Amino acid sequence: MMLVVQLLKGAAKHAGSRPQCSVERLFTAARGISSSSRQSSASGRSQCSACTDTDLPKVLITGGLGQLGVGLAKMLRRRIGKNNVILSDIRKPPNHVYHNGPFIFSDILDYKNLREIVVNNNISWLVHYSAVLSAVGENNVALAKEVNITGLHNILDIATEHGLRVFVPSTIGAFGPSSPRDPTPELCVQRPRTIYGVSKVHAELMGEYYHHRYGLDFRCLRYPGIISADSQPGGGTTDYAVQIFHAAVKTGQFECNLRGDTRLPMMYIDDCLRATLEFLEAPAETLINRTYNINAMSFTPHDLTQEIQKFLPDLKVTYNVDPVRQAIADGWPMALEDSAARRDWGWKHEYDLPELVQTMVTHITMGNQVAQAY
Ligand SMILES: NC(=O)c1ccc[n+]([C@@H]2O[C@H](COP(=O)([O-])OP(=O)(O)OC[C@H]3O[C@@H](n4cnc5c(N)ncnc54)[C@H](O)[C@@H]3O)[C@@H](O)[C@H]2O)c1
Ligand SMILES: C[C@@H](O)[C@H](N)C(=O)O
Repeated sequence: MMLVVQLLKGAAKHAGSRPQCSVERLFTAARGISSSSRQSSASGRSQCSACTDTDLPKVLITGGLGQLGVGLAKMLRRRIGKNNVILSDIRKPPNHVYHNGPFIFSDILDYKNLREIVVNNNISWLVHYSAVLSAVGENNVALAKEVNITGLHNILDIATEHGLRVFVPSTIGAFGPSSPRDPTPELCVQRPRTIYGVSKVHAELMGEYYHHRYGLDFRCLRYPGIISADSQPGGGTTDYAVQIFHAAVKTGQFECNLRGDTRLPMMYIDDCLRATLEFLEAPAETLINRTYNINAMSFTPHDLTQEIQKFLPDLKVTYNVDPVRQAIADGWPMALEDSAARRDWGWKHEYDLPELVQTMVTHITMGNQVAQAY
């Protein structure tokens, strides 16, 4: 109980230390949709006095049941209305997702079905989250090729055919051992050694090619490893940095599959989703590039363990290195150089390691206490 009180006090202090919460910042920083016609309300809901529902984008999120999609849908729905954001995936959604807004089946490998969804729902923005991540991809190269490359071709063709704005995330995994690692610049050698990385470099290049050749409004951010409390990672190399929090709160023991000194770029999910929305709303003329690095913090498993132990001193971490994941991580950036995003569309992260750990431990501890009460 003492821990919870301490955490809540800290979380409140952190919230107070920030000038505005991320949602509030979104409204004041509103780009793309005229700020003069928008007003923010205390509830954080967007209100558009001058525009009707037809002025707002209609968004389709593919691969929406992964680590990031549900959170993005929630944020977008607050901004543009529940029915203007359609989540899709090939899996059955949990009840709370099914009942919280439009959800449909969509397999990105089925071009005809994708076209039907875009046409029938008058889609104007497409957020393409479907992917096979780095570790799973190395175990199933054929699947990763199909989903990450053939699937992407379908998305770019549909978006071009229907004049959509399309967001495709790239990743630190789009770099490899011959890229400069600390920090990794926006433009440098990209020779990744995973099918995931190769497919993401392909996505960056194809999207930029379609932009220059056909005028496609292609937008791409290279995300670091993303850390979230209420959604699970989908089989990547950075997964340990989410799993350690759950283990720390539940059992106090964690077996880490990367070496303790493996430094990687990471970001709290709220920063990642806010970056995505701000970038999607940025007026096209401010975007000098179509692919940007975004950075927040970098840490090793040792650093993360020490920071968590400030709240949960009994946490014990052992190491059982997975050679596949370790080889991947050893070729990835330690930090991304992101000054272009900061300059062109105002990117600014809010969470560094101390705030991340406090927020994650608070969410997971509170979540467990609520679960135990029922
Ligand atoms: N989570 C991270 O740390 C991170 C970091 C960098 C980039 N990214 C990128 O962000 C995007 C979202 O990541 P995530 O962590 O939510 O991924 P995830 O692995 O958790 O989810 C991917 C989703 O894609 C779906 N999918 C698979 N095959 C599909 C198909 N044929 N048709 C439609 N959907 C299909 C899966 O069912 C799954 O729900 C991905 O493109 C990923 O590469 C994520
Ligand atoms: C970094 C990112 O792309 C993903 N979390 C992975 O590890 O594969």
